[in-house]
Amino acid sequence: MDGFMKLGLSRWLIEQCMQMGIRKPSPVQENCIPPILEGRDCMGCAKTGSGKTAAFVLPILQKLSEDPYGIFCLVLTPTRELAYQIAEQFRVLGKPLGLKDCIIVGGMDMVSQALELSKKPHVVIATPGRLADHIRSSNTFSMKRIKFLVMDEADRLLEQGCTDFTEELQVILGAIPAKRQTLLFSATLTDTLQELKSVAMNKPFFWESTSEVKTVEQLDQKYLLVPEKVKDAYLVHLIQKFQDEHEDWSIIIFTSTCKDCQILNMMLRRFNFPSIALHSMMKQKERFAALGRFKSSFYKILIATDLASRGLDIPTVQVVINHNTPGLPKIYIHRVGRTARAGRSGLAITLVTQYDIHLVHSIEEQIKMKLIEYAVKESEVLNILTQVNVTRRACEIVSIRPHVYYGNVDQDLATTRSFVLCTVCNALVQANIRPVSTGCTYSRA
Ligand SMILES: Nc1ncnc2c1ncn2[C@@H]1O[C@H](COP(=O)(O)OP(=O)(O)OP(=O)(O)O)[C@@H](O)[C@H]1O
Repeated sequence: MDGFMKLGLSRWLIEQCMQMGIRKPSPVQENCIPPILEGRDCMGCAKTGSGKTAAFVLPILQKLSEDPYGIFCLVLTPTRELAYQIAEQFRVLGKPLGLKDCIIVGGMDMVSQALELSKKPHVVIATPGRLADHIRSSNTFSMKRIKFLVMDEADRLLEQGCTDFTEELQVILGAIPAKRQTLLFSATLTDTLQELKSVAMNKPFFWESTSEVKTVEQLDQKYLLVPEKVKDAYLVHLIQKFQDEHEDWSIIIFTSTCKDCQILNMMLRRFNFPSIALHSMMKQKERFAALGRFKSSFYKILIATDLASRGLDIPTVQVVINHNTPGLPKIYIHRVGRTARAGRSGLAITLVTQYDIHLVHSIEEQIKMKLIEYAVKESEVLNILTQVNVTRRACEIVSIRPHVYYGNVDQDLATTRSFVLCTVCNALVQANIRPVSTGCTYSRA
C-alpha cells in the first residue's frame, strides 16, 4: 500500500488496486504516475504485460475525482477488443466514483453510440475510425473540455502501415483542445519517437525501462526450423503435446492472413482440438464472442491474426506459437507478449522456414537475445504428416469451392460466413436465402 501512497494516489484508489490484486506499483507505474499527477505529458515505454494500462488509468481517475465532469478523458487504441479491455480497467478501478464510460468502436451500432456520447461520459475509449465518423457526422457532443488524451499502443496508432489512422487522427486532434495532457504508451515506442513528440508537445516526460532485452525475463523463447511443406504437421504435433501434458494451458497461434487463420482453425477442429478463430473478416459480434469463449477457457486454442497481437491481457495464455515468422521485430515483441504477463512464466515458439531465417536474425538483433531451438521428435511428426497434409488440403478445398449450401443458413455459415462469402453470397445470406453455387471464391486474403 505504501508504494502507491508515495506516488500520490488517494486511499480509495489504492483500495481498488488491492481488490484487483495490484499490491505494489510496477516500474512503469512508479515512474510515470508522479509526473502525470504533476500535470506533465508522458511517454511510457515498458515491456509487454508490465501494467502500462494502470499507469495511465490510476492518475486519470485521481484527477477526475478532484474535478469530475464529462467528457474528461479520451483514450485511443488501435483495436476494438482492446478498447473493451481498457474500459473494463477504468470501470473496476473507477467504481467508487460512479464512473461513466463510453466505448466507441467500429462494427457496433452508431446511433446508440451517439446517444451515449451525448450523455457526457467521463471517459471515452475509442478506435480512431469510428470516433472520427462521429465527430464528422454529429454535433450532439463536445470534446472541447477534454483534459487527457491517451494513446495506447501509440506507435501503432501513428505508424502508416496497412491500417493508416493519419486522417482520422487529424480529425480527432482538431476536435480536442490543444491545451491538454497527452499520455502515450507502448512496449515499442522508439521507432516512432519523432511522430509521438509532435502529438505530446509540452516537453513530455519520457520513461523507458532500462533493461537491454526487450522481452520479459520469464518468457522462454524458442524457434523450430521446419520445411514450409511440413509446417502444419509440426503445429499439430506441438498442440497435441501441450494438450497431453498440460490440460489447463491456453495457447494462441498467430497466422499471417485471415484466410490462413480460418483454414488452420478448420483443420484443428477436424483433429478435435478446442480451437476458435479471431480475425478482421469476422463480424464484430463473432469477434467478441470468440474472444470471450477463449478468455473463459471454453476454447483453449485461439488462432488469430495480428488483430490480437497487441495489448490483450489473458492470464491463462501459457504458450504463443508463431505459425509464420513475423516480418517485423516489433510485431514479434507484441505477439509473444501475450504470454508471460505480470510476472508469470510463458513459452513462445516461432516456426521458421528456410525462407525466414533472416527475419529471425533481425528479431534477435532487436530483442537483444538469441532464440533457442525447440527440440521435437521428428519421427512423431512424420507419423502424422500425411494425415495433416490431407486434412489441410480438404479444408482448403471446402473453403474455396463454389458456395453450395444445403443446411440451415445460420448454423452452416455461423463460423465461416464473414470469411468465405463474396458480396453476392453475403447479400443472399443476409436476406436469409441459401446461396446456391455462385462460383465465387475468396475475395480477400
Ligand atoms: N502493479 C501491478 N502488480 C501486479 N499486477 C499488475 C500491476 N499492474 C497491472 N497488473 C496486471 O498486469 C496485467 C498486465 O497489465 P497491462 O495489460 O496493463 O500490461 P501492458 O503493459 O499494457 O501490456 P501490453 O504491452 O501487452 O499492452 C493485468 O492483468 C494487470 O491487472
